[in-house]
Amino acid sequence: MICVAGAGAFGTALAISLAANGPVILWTHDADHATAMREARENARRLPGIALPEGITITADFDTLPVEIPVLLAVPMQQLRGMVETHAEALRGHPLIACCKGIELSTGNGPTAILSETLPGATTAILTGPSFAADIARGLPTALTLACADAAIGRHLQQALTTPNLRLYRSTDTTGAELGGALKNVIAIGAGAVMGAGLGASARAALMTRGNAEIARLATALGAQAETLSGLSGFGDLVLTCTSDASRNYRFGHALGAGTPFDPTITVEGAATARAALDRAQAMGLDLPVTAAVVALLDRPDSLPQVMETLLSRPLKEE
Ligand SMILES: NC(=O)C1=CN([C@@H]2O[C@H](COP(=O)(O)OP(=O)(O)OC[C@H]3O[C@@H](n4cnc5c(N)ncnc54)[C@H](O)[C@@H]3O)[C@@H](O)[C@H]2O)C=CC1
Ligand SMILES: O=C(CO)COP(=O)(O)O
Repeated sequence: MICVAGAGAFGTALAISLAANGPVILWTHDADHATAMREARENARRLPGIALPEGITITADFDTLPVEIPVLLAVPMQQLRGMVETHAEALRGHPLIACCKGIELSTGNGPTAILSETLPGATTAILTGPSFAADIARGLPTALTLACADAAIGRHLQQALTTPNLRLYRSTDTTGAELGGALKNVIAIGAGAVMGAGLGASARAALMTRGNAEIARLATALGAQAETLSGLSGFGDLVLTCTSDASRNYRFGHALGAGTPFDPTITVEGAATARAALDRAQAMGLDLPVTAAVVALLDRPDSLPQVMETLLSRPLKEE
């Protein structure tokens, strides 16, 4: 049995896929949402039209979790710490697999560090990589990275969480897996802005490539392994997110570039993470021009021409 905590798009999609392996508990903090999903056998808020298999038990009560079952935490990054603190007693003793992509704005930390800080001694892992919730929920093939510092536990989780349409590759580099997934969202906002402003696919390819170099610069300085960044959780997710308008980060960037409105209730992880990444880079004396451009655009959405001018007038250098 597996528990998925967080009934947004991603948590619900994971629960649907995992139900092919056995019973799944899908937890939401919203009792009304639990009732609505139980009655309709559908998450109409996030994945309308996709049936929740019978093997999924929907609950808003965390206190009845069977002992030691793995818990996947699928909530937005900036909410992770509060959620785990609120439910610390219920979560204690369970292997915790973070499924969020981002850097915490208030601390500059990633998901597994937050889990270890809030529940010292907990077994922690991260599940990340290129996959849209709607694709997973519809049974389309996807491949993700499961990173766990403890190789033996990682092997066990890889077996337990691989499903017929979710193929997991294993890693012990949690830092690399987390930072690849977090930072690609920042670059995707930039890629969306370039396309929204009509600057063309060549400019987007340049931004993605320089963004990739920038991800490597910050992530390796923070301890990531280069090969992780070229894998599913890094390069793979960068490509997916920067090139598909199924991505919320890309669509948000597109709206910034085009000067069109964007629903502020939609989860866009790259916005807070851009600021958090820039803070960490500046503290280490690292240059992140694409991330700085995204932050400038977030602060002043009408500043795209100046932001592009700043990027293009940087001193010429070796690639
Ligand atoms: N949607 C996707 O295609 C993918 C999303 N992710 C990651 O999954 C994470 C969650 O994203 P989505 O599910 O897409 O977002 P979402 O906006 O669809 O859902 C977020 C869910 O978290 C719940 N939530 C918010 N604060 C909470 C709290 N304090 N306690 C408990 N629940 C809380 C909300 O009620 C909502 O159901 C993000 O970090 C995202 O980057 C990763 C891969 C794919
Ligand atoms: O992480 C994702 C794809 O791997 C989902 O991207 P968005 O959060 O931009 O929708």
